[in-house]
Amino acid sequence: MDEERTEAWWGRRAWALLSAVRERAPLVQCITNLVSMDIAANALTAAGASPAMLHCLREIPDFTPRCDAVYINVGTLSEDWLPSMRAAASAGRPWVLDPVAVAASGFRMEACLQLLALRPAVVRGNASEILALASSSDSSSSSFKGVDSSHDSGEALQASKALARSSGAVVAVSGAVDFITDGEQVVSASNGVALMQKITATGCAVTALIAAFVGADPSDALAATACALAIFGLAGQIGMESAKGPASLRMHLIDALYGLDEQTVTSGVKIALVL
Ligand SMILES: Nc1ncnc2c1ncn2[C@@H]1O[C@H](COP(=O)(O)OP(=O)(O)OP(=O)(O)O)[C@@H](O)[C@H]1O
Ligand SMILES: Cc1ncsc1CCO
Ligand SMILES: [Mg+2]
Repeated sequence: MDEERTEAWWGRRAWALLSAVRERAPLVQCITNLVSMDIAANALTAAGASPAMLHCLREIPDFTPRCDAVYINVGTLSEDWLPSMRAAASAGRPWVLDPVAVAASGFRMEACLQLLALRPAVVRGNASEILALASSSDSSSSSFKGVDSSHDSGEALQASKALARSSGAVVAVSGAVDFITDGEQVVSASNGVALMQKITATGCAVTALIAAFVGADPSDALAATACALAIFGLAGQIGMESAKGPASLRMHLIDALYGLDEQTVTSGVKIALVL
């Protein structure tokens, strides 16, 4: 019978996964948007992973098979980059998709649906993105507002379960409470502070961190995803103690991620099973 997954169990699991990232320094290839490259690479490095922002199609056959995980983010999608994204997703490594602003255009929706067919281990988006992807809606969606969410994460809970079932991926929807599901189980991660939404590409950075956690332990993508989201949120909470606004929160969050210790993680991570 399964061990009971209490909040204390999740705290220990999160510390074990962060420790694995620090020890193994998983190599994470990131084909991510131009806005997020810096914060994603810095978040990965602070957590102990090894980021590589390579997106040239000709390098993928040599490089991608040697990676522990791949992170693909369509935030600044272009026709030039899409073949690289498809090739990297097909290289046989566990990979994670961030469908930024998926409803922005038919081209972007089609690209995300093609990528989804290449079996990501995890899809992480905000509520509006997960709702749009689950219903494969297009740019005529009335509530669409670009890269930011106009929905609460709870509104996308059923959509995330449906998307997980149809795609076979673990689906995470971020927000005040993050929900993570494999289509059957749902867990919530309640760390984080609202000001994280005022730093551009924090969502992109946490998806990169999810890829690092999956790369460190590919055996349980649901646990890796929940723990990465909770740890990133916890770093935000600690960073908030010294921050004066979004710019200094960005700096203090990265410092906090770098400095997390066992006691802080095991007592600070707020993950629970949603019944
Ligand atoms: N109201 C909130 N309270 C606490 N944490 C939050 C809140 N909103 C977002 N977060 C946290 O901020 C991080 C980014 O989530 P968000 O949903 O803003 O991503 P996003 O919209 O994809 O961001 P971006 O597109 O700018 O990268 C996550 O770790 C999430 O848990
Ligand atoms: C602002 C922005 N535009 C495209 S990607 C991105 C980063 C946040 O998703
Ligand atoms: Mg996003």
